[in-house]
Amino acid sequence: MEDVDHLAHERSKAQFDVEEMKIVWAGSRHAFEVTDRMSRLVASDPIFRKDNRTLLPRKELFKNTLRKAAHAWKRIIELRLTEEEASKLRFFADEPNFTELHWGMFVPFIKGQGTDEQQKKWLPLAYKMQIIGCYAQTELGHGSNVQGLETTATFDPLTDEFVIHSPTLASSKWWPGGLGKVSTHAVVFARLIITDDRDYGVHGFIVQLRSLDDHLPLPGITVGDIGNKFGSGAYNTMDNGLLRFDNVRIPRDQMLMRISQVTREGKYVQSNVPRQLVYGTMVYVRQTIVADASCALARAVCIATRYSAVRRQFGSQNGGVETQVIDYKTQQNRLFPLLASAYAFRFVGEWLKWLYTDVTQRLQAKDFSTLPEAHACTAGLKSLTTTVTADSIEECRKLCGGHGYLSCSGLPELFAVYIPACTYEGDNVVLLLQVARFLMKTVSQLPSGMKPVGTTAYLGRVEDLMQCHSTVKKAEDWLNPSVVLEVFEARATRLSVACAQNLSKFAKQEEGFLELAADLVEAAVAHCQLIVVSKFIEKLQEDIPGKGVKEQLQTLCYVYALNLLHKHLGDFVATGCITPKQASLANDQLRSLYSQVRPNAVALVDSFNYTDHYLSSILGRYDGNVYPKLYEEAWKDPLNESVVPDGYHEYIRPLLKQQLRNARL
Ligand SMILES: CCCCCCCCCC/C=C\CCCCC/C=C/C(=O)SCCNC(=O)CCNC(=O)[C@H](O)C(C)(C)COP(=O)(O)OP(=O)(O)OC[C@H]1O[C@@H](n2cnc3c(N)ncnc32)[C@H](O)[C@@H]1OP(=O)(O)O
Ligand SMILES: Cc1cc2nc3c(=O)[nH]c(=O)nc-3n(C[C@H](O)[C@H](O)[C@H](O)COP(=O)(O)OP(=O)(O)OC[C@H]3O[C@@H](n4cnc5c(N)ncnc54)[C@H](O)[C@@H]3O)c2cc1C
Repeated sequence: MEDVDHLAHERSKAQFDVEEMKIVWAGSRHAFEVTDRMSRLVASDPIFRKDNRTLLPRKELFKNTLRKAAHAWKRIIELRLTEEEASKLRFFADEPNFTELHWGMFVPFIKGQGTDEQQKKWLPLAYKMQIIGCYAQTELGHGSNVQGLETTATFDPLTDEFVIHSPTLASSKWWPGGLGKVSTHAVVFARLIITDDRDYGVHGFIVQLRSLDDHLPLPGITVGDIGNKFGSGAYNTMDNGLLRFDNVRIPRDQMLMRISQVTREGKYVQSNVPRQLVYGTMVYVRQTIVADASCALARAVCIATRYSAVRRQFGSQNGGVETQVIDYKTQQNRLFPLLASAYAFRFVGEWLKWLYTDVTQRLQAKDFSTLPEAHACTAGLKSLTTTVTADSIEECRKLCGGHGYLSCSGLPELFAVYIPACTYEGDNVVLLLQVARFLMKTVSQLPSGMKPVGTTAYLGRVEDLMQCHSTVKKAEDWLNPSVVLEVFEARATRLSVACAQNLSKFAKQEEGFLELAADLVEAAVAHCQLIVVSKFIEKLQEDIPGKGVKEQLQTLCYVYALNLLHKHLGDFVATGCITPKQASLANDQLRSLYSQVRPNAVALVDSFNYTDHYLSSILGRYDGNVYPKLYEEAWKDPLNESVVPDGYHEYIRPLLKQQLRNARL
């Protein structure tokens, strides 16, 4: 097969230093070097092959995933990889499996909620993978409403133990990843009941599920997989599980006791910390999901951009070549805002990581003041970025026309793997309602002179923002960060204030929350979009080296903001932040920005530095050699192993003969 770069011409048009942009995308030169090394390590190892995933029956698929996870662990030990390198290796192995829950939830939960003693006991076992853990919170009948969980942990003072029990079918644990077939231990969320029969609400407990000798469930434990999920391959590599307890006894010291304790005498002691810290692992994971959203979106956009540059339709003159579909304004209008969103989510993810680290340090110093904001930001941005990413993967599939529907485009499996992100770690609507509560609380405190800080600081300028009108007079006026910020702040303020005013008409606030939920969600979305826009603008204040790099990011930042403005025109115009004329100028400016993105589009997706292995897409191949490889791939399908298919003699031949006989009659 010829070895040419079909996209070389596209790459030669780039007006910026791609190698420097790769470093901006990775976050630092060090991060770039680690990701680059780990992605190549995985790509060159045949055990991490994944092109056959959608064709394997579940049992084979699952066994193969176990093999890969074991191999990944072997390589991590052999190469003495650091924690950072190991996590990148797992990321590029690119197959959801139990290790994500072990490292991503079980270990962080013990770190966050365990006492020093408990950490000393459990963490070394978990670090060496001598035990494998999962996070068992959700139940068959209860997911979003954590306070509604039914599993009980009743203290027995006679034996100094907790008795873990599933009182109803609805209380069966349902969904935890890694639980179905692998985990030996789980962090189990259960209602704490002490001798006085008082219910102290949900707490976390470490429970051993399976024998460390023969992997059989321990007495009183019923455990299994919940069954096949959406799509082929995809998330079916994960053993999401079900779990029931029949009066299972665990020692008292297996309740995670950093936040609250039960003494030997059965006394409940609450440390001087907010009870919401028991939800801390969810805050941590939501923050990582935002960073993951930019990766998944970038992956889909990389495939759609490269393919749009390869694909040609219409426009041939005098027998010449047809037009590259990326040159159609409609294609640009659908694709370039997604490219801009990938960068926007990357930077907001970076900032959220900083916010999370900051709040963690404050918590250690017993400063809980920024916890509500950290909760609102992680919940809101998790919701916003995963919703957009899930929708955008599907849009990228459509941008690739018919070929996008082929498994080998990589997009169907990416979609199937990604969409549950809108549900797990908090349903996206439920999370936006949390943001709305936070906003309503902030607005209600304004009259008392309380100065909002952090991401709600803009609400402190409520009087100005309720009245301001954009000064834009010509299209280029939109290319000004303060002009853009002001309209996003004004829109978010006006939507929040309108909700607060409507809420005040209800005698009972909770009734108002139920009735106005749809408006509240819109106000929360406006607030979250403002955060993303403002963090992109803040990123551009940094010193960013490399020829043309900052200019490209500036263009993408305006594409991101002006496209949002266009999509939510109703909000911006109805709240009087901008006039219809200014909206139309924003649209003119957006079109002209697309022309600036166009020559750089392929280089901008090259900057993600994804290997062909990670992309697993024929349409997104680095060399753009799409048609020969699609043709080759078709012949690899098991259906093409024989010229005449199995079933011909039973079903096709008799049918044809019957039709022939009927015709003769
Ligand atoms: C092609 C192949 C590609 C392969 C790719 C492979 C890679 C794939 C990508 C994989 C990436 C990641 C892997 C992820 C694995 C997924 C694992 C999933 C795990 C889970 O889902 S675990 C279960 C998660 N469950 C939830 O999130 C439940 C959601 N519900 C809640 O959080 C709460 O119930 C609630 C917040 C909705 C309500 O809380 P509640 O206490 O009942 O009520 P309120 O009265 O509303 O709140 C009281 C006050 O508490 C504040 N609060 C609430 N939550 C928090 C918090 N977390 N932190 C701080 N404060 C909080 C709330 O604001 C209230 O405050 P106030 O009193 O108003 O001041
Ligand atoms: C792939 C996958 C992996 C998972 N992994 C884990 C895991 O490892 N551990 C674990 O414990 N759990 C896990 N979960 C469970 C997950 O956390 C829950 O599914 C999630 O929290 C949503 O809860 P739910 O399923 O109860 O949805 P529900 O709350 O029943 O939502 C159903 C519908 O009701 C709406 N709704 C619910 N409440 C409200 C409200 N107050 N106001 C307005 N609308 C509302 C929602 O928006 C949604 O449209 C996983 C789930 C999936 C899909």
